[in-house]
Amino acid sequence: MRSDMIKKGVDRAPHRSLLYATGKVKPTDLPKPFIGVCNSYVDIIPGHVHLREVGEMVKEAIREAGGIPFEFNTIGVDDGIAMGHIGMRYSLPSRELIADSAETMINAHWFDGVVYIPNCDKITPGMLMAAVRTNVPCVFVSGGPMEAGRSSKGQPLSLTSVFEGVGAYRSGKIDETELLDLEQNACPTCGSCSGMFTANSMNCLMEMLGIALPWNGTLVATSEDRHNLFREAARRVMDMVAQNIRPRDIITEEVIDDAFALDMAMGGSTNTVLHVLAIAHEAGIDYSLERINEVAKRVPYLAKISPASQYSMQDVHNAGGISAIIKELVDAGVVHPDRITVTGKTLRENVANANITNEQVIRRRDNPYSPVGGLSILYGNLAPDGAVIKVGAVAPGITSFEGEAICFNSQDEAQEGINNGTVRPGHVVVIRYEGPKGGPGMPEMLAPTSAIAGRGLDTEVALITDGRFSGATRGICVGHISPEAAEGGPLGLVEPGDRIRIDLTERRIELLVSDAELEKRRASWQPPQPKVQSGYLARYAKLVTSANTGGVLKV
Ligand SMILES: CC(C)(O)[C@@H](O)C(=O)O
Ligand SMILES: [Mg+2]
Repeated sequence: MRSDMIKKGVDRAPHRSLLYATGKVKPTDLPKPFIGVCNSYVDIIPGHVHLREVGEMVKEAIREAGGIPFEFNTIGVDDGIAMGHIGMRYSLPSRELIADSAETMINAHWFDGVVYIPNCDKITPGMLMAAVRTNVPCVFVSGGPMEAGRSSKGQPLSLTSVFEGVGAYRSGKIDETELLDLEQNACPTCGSCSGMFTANSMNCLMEMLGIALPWNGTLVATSEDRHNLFREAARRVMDMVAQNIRPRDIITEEVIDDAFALDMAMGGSTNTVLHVLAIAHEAGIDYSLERINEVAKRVPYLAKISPASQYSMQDVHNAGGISAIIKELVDAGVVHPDRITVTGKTLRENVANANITNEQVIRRRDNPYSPVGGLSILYGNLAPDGAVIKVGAVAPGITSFEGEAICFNSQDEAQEGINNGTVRPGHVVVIRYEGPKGGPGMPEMLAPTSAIAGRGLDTEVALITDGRFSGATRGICVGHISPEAAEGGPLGLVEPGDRIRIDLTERRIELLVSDAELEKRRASWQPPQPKVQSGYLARYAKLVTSANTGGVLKV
């Protein structure tokens, strides 16, 4: 047992003495596996506010199953609350803090197994990075999604309705009472925001990764059934430990393909691209950004969920859940189903009895929204190392967009330009120097993308950036442009009035300016001064790599 390192033999008498002092261990417990419970209880995030009780529930179930649990907690940033100010620059960097702190706890104390309890955006990938890095047997069980909201008129709502509501209010489309109605009804319970945003995308992908149990992504946080899922995860970790099945046995290269396949079928958040690449990197898998397009080309887009439609995670759950989508992909022969998962069964066995019960919410593979996936990687002279767009959340019928560049060197300036009407139909809004290094921290831009969508301009204005988006972003929004402007990427060479063309069919993003002119501009380009000079963000900016490699830190 790994934990023998801290509990067996004469040299470990002091260690045992300390373990007894915790009140959690008796001498008769020493032969039992020590299980870490990596929780993320934080009470400013609605997706995490209920996790203190969940931690207790999981620990009780571990004891019942014959293990000794020890709980520790990670930090967590609420992306919604951190949106639109300096707070958002800490969001992506928090992923590395979470991975590093989980690794620290697991390796310092030699746990035999771990139950990870994540929920919101960076907590799930941070913990997954730690899981494959430490490679200690584990099971993941997330906090669960929020119930969908309803306006006083009965219209379905999610957090995106409030962000877009701000744009609608500022442009006079709704009044203060209507905005207040959205604000007060969009987020009715605890749980991760109710659409296919980043948190839920990652929590659904874990079902396909086989590292979480079926229903992990869609069973709402408030449901009694979710309690059974927490207890079952605790029981399953004991089997994973007994059989020594490790995260890297479960998460292999083919399984990374499968994660992207589900992402394509359900139109996951663009952030999943960053996170899954980072997880692959930690697992020692060399996975390129280009490979995602190969998956996209063979996987149909089956489920349009908010922000691409009005359907919530609850609707997906009631329509058969993620297992029903996976079953379609298994039957279509586009994933690798004969591999082990934390249920102790194969993926094929996990989904054998799954059924689509509502074909409005989850379409069958012979009637997809599109024969290709909901996410796309674009290349071109503006993004030699790639860029990402959620094509599934672009208005139907738009396959390309050409417009005139309007340039902003920060998100704040762009927000002002959209709010004061400087941004007009036909514009391609360029927001640069907001990448992993330049931001620093590659902030999510839900405020400007919602301001455009809320004004009803989402088919007439495009937005391109080296920053990133929320899962709730919709419209012609291209993010993760690599290399980023602060590193000398061509995005920094765009001038107001330049023509930019985005072609979704050809997966291209081009600046319609000659190579000779671009070379001239490059010769006079100066790298910007770092925006943050001290603290974690300054350290992060020095170590972070490009978005096309998942924004992982250099070792
Ligand atoms: C606040 C949101 C909607 O959770 C966003 O952070 C996302 O990435 O989806
Ligand atoms: Mg987010």
